[in-house]
Amino acid sequence: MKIDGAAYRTIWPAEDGRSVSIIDQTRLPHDFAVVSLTTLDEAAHAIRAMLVRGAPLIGATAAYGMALAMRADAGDAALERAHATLLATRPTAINLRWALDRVRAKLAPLPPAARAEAALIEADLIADEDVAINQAIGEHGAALIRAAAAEKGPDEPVNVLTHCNAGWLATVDWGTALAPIYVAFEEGIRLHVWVDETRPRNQGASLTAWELNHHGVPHTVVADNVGGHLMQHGMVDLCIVGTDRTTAGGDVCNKIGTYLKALAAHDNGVPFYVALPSPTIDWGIEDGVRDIPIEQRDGREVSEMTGRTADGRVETVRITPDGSPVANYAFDVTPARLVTGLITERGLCPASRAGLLTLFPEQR
Ligand SMILES: CSC[C@@H](O)[C@@H](O)C(=O)COP(=O)(O)O
Repeated sequence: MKIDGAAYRTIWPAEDGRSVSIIDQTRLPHDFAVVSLTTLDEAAHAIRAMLVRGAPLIGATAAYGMALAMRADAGDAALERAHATLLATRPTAINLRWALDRVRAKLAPLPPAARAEAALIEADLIADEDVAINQAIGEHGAALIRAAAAEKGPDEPVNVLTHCNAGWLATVDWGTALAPIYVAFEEGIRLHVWVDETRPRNQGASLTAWELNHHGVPHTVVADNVGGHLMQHGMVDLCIVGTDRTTAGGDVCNKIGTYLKALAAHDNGVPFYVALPSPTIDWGIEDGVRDIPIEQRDGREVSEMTGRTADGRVETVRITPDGSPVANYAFDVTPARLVTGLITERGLCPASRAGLLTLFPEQR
């Protein structure tokens, strides 16, 4: 992704491996700030406080966090402590555990003196693989947009609705749900994206809109509850969202509100697709509603809002009455029966165990 002409990934290590740079996503869209992480605790904080977020980027950051930890202490106890500290940062995205387990498995058999370098190599591999996976998701998913465009008049755009941010900022590069949009846009297909604001943290309004703006993709930000109305009036051709954890049975956990969009899509005959890299599949569970842990975050994310004032200051204001309790469920689960199809790096498949196994037969 290019920002003002310069190519960026969302995370990159310094050449000497002593630090890792990230874009502080809590400051977007008002401020583009690069932050340097040098310790395990800084990496854990970046994930917990959502300076970085999005399932694939959480995984990549955790892998680099292991590498930073090994520079300070590469003993067996430190290896376990780094794994546990990073794993405790956010509970829902399975990419976090996947990346941590992968790095730990690589390091455990090595002598401590070799671990820091090996961890950095593994983190770089995870980051590079994420970019390749997302590019492939983009190619496979673009076929859906191409097919929708073929049904349209020459000047009619394909209208895609997306929720939260499953774009470049949620991954190392490209995005998952937004990758097909970028590929189709580069091909010259006319399209327009409905961007759900995605309360309470507004990843749609703040991050997806910022990304699409920088890329020149036509889009409109709508309040979270508008999608059903748009679908009733034929204004959405397809929905594409991301996911933090998809079960072996095809249930999909994603940002809170995704389930309601899937219900509205089902009721209105609008195709509802989920884009996912294979590290987001939790092969160990089948029933997402029962078994996926749903993160509950600080209530102030609901009772307060942050934005830029007319004179350019970024301020936080309270929007609920003093004393009103709030609840902040960060994710929900969309049952497989509401999902038209999954878009993976190996192609499209039905949201079911049988469907996933056609693409990933090694999981049988
Ligand atoms: C490719 S990212 C997929 C998901 O991680 C994304 O849709 C999402 O819900 C992100 O949630 P967040 O709480 O911002 O980390």
